[in-house]
Amino acid sequence: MIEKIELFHLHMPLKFTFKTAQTSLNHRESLVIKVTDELGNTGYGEVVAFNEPFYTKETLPGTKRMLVDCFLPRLLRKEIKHPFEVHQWMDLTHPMGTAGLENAVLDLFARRQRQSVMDIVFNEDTYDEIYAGIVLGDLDIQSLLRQIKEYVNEGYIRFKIKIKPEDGFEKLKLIREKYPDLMLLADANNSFYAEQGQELKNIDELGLLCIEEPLTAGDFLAYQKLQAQIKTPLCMDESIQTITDLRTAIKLNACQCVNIKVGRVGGMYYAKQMIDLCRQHNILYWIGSMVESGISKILHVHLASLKDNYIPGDLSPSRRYFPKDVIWPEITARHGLILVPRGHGLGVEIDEEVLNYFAIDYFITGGQ
Ligand SMILES: O=C(O)CCC(=O)C1=CC=C[C@@H](O)[C@@H]1C(=O)O
Ligand SMILES: [Mg+2]
Repeated sequence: MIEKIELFHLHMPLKFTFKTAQTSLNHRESLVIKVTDELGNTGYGEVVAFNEPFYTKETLPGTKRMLVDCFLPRLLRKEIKHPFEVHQWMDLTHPMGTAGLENAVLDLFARRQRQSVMDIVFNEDTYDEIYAGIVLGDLDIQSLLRQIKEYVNEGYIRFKIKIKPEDGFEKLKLIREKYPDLMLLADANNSFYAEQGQELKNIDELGLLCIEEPLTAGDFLAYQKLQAQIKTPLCMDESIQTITDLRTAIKLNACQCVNIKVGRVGGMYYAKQMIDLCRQHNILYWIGSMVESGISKILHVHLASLKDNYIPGDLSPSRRYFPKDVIWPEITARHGLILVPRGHGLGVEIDEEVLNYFAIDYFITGGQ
């Protein structure tokens, strides 16, 4: 029985400005949900919506309202037999809100069962460690080359570069000339128009692992046309928010791979369904991330330990992003590898001192 639900509104300074074709971030706000049962067991989940709707239409203020007014009261004093029951009470109007709540209940449930979240959701063989992947924002070429050199020296093997139509090809070409064998991909965050196909055909010659979201999100016919003309796999991120989106993309051959993010798709329940669908249709899948705290990121580390993942995910150490993380141990990498935690629930502990330190607002329901 869920006896108490708390919500922490976090404001975490970023160690660098994260610039994409759509926005520029220098801090990260998110909502951490903590659920407590009648025995005092706890579970945590993170709502990773952004303040502004530059990525998907969901926003943090809107989702916070929805959680406080609607979703959290619905969950209080519910007897939970399985964490995925939460999807019966919550629709997907606010997928990142649903995901945060589901993730908290899943963590609680797994801890009660003395199992890992992955045992509950997948129950299959996974890797003990995964390759990290570095995401670099839309920086000038000198900064990109300098950072790639530093990270390559530290043992990182996979790089995703944020691009825009004006200079994306030139930057990628220079990187490719210096690093012919690097695992390289590009994310355009919907910044190309279909008429800029020639630019994308030029990028097609650079041997990238995939091109993520070049065109308008959800324009499946435009993706279908482009995918038929290039050999590099097109990867969908923003375009796929529901299972129906994924089914449509598969039916139309609109992409060859999918970036799975727990928040965007509405939780682990839907992430699993999408991965199953990808497996059935030979669509490549890999694991993204959301410049988020360790609470959500560690779930992505778990997903990236699935053995048929296409490429290393957007997963790198906590300290690359934040002065400190709310999980313990933090996410770290050695020689470009991240250890997958094997404990119960998320497999990591939550440092409440750090949580309170970054909290700018707090809400509680139940617990009396
Ligand atoms: O967490 C990371 O380093 C990956 C971040 C990343 O690429 C993204 C985070 C948030 C919003 C998006 O622009 C985005 C993406 O499109 O994949
Ligand atoms: Mg993306």
